[in-house]
Amino acid sequence: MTRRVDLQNVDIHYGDFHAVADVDLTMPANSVTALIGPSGCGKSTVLRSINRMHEVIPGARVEGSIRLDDEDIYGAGVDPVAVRRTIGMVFQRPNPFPTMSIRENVVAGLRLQGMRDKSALAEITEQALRGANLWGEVKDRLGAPGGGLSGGQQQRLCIARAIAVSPQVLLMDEPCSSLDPISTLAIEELIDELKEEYTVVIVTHNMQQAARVSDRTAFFNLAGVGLPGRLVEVDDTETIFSNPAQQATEDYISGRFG
Ligand SMILES: Nc1ncnc2c1ncn2[C@@H]1O[C@H](COP(=O)(O)OP(=O)(O)OP(=O)(O)O)[C@@H](O)[C@H]1O
Repeated sequence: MTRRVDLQNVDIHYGDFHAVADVDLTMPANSVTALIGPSGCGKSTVLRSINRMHEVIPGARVEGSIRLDDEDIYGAGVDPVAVRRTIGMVFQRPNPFPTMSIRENVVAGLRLQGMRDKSALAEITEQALRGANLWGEVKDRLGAPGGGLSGGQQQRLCIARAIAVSPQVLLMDEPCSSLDPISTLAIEELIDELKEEYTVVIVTHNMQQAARVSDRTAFFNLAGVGLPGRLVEVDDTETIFSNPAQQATEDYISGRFG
């Protein structure tokens, strides 16, 4: 099941610093939404707020409402660990557990949840690796360490690990920034397939990548140093790249700043 993600009046602070102001943004189910904008405008901050990852940063706090369909993920009694299971995340640098086997990397989350059934774990391992387009490359060496894979394979392993726990939303923070062009292409093709099953939100600095992989694009900007980042506009990716409503968006996508 995929879910729509809705941010309303979202403000995010790190201690006294107001990092992001007043974001209203809907990310439809079964689609890819790209978050773009210059460095420091708050893209990663917004992304992390969607699965409460910012809560591991002391002093970080979110105001406003973030909903998965109609469920308030910040509601009283909602367990942040359960939120992160439903809303998975893939980071900038591939971060498999390096000495753990490929197989154990994929099922690490399920093991934490207490799953012990060997045949179920084997089945999920295969499904997740197939889902991440990695199965063919690793099926004969599932017992080898995850750290022995190439960077692009490691990132797909991390995607397999993220989808093994059956999330509904996948957050990706510049997932290709440390990868070569061929691995990048493999991940981009994968993102296109992933949206059939998940709602995908991706932060990227690469305009061509945003144009290639996303259905919707949200442009964030900073009005000045020390001021909070704000959402300037969000629309279909084609519109943002061909006919944006705001001059700042046009300047950014055409490379005039940022
Ligand atoms: N852990 C933190 N503690 C304090 N301030 C932070 C923290 N993380 C981010 N910030 C600040 O919040 C603002 C937004 O940062 P964020 O990383 O979300 O921007 P970004 O748009 O993702 O940038 P980049 O494109 O460079 O990754 C910046 O001013 C940054 O310095």
